[in-house]
Amino acid sequence: MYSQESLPPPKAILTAAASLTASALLFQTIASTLLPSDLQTHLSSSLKTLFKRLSPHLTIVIPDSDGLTPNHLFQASNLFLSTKLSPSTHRIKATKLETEQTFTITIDTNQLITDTFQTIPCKWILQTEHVEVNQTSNARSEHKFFELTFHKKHKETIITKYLPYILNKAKEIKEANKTVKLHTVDYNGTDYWSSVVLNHPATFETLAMNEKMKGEILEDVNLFVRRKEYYRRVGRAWKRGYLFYGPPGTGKSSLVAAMANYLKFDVYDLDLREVQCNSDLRRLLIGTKNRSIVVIEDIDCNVGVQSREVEKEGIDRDADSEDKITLSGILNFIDGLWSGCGDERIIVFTTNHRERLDPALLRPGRMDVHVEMSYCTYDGFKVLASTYLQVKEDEKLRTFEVVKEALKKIKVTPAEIAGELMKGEDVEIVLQNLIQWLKMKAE
Ligand SMILES: Nc1ncnc2c1ncn2[C@@H]1O[C@H](COP(=O)(O)OP(=O)(O)OP(=O)(O)O)[C@@H](O)[C@H]1O
Ligand SMILES: [Mg+2]
Repeated sequence: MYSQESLPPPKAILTAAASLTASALLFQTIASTLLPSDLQTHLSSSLKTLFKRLSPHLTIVIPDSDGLTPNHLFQASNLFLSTKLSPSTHRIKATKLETEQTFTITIDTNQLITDTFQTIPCKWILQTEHVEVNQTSNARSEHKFFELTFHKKHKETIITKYLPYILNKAKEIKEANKTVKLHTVDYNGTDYWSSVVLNHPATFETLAMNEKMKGEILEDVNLFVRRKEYYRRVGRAWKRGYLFYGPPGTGKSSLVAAMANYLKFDVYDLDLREVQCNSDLRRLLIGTKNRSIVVIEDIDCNVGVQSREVEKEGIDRDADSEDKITLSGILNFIDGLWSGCGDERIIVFTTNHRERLDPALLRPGRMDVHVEMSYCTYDGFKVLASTYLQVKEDEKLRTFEVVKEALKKIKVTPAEIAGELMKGEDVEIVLQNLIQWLKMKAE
């Protein structure tokens, strides 16, 4: 170590450096003229090895695949590094799939990215390597890999903490960018399903329903998604069943959409009228992905779904009824088969007539949560008025009072109120018309 005083004067350093550079150049010139090229290559590679041995750094290579299967860590790193771009980044790459709504920005090859993990400086660089795969056709394929370089002494931390941290971050980023899809039964599609982007605008904020119940549902889904370990420990499938019941137009389907938008879970709309037999049902349910909501709407009116009592009595049992879709078939599937092959699954049944359902379905444990969607209450009206007219209670206190009184006396659905609120743009006129309409309903 030099102390400040003992440092040689700057001019001396410059002179020394200049003469060193000159000697190196001279050595290089002599070497390239006097030594045969083989020996030169050998020397230079030996020098590289020597430097590598002396270097305090360690580099982890993260290839894009292990030959056949894509390397999950590579994809995660790619996603993770896209959040680490800085003003010093010069090249980035933009891609977009036709089915996605947003661009994906990632780093380009040879672009150095720096990151700091728990004060450890880390350098990332994406490299490409051309490999000849077929010598006769001269076809070339390209391998990509990341090089992650850091000080050797942090090897443990990087491997046991940093890499898992990257995997986690990437998962979060993926979730945040995910477009929620709606899958419908399509026997020609892959997995029997075809999908479109779910464009349902419903959210928990815009949902007109009992506020306390809304809070409980939110709490329930949050607890459910947090409890992976818990479900594993108690040996239960990580799934949750909801039954939404209530008259038409009270928001059952909207609640499903709100849940999907909130959790970023895809929705599989399982229309039982499209399902001929239990083996179709099985195949359809196996075709659904993790982190999804399977919805069976109007469970009471779906053809073929009949109470167990009818089955037991043997009514309607013809030769091929063995393979007909039955409520028990669905229940068995949910209980058994699904348990083995799914994580984070939500199943929702909706019905207008809870009383018509098979008691076996209502038994505790089958459907974990029962939610009654009811006619529009005053609280519900306030939500709708805020969504559709952007008007709050204190701005139109008197008019709101009249609506409040009217809603105590008559049963109207949120869908009907929403319909009335959409009929014009002038808030005052719309509200007056609504009051007229409510009066007319009361008569
Ligand atoms: N609770 C609600 N909050 C906000 N909007 C609602 C609510 N209920 C109904 N709506 C509005 O009415 C439309 C129809 O409601 P939705 O399809 O959710 O009713 P549903 O209960 O599923 O009816 P059905 O029993 O006929 O399937 C929704 O698109 C939404 O605009
Ligand atoms: Mg519905």
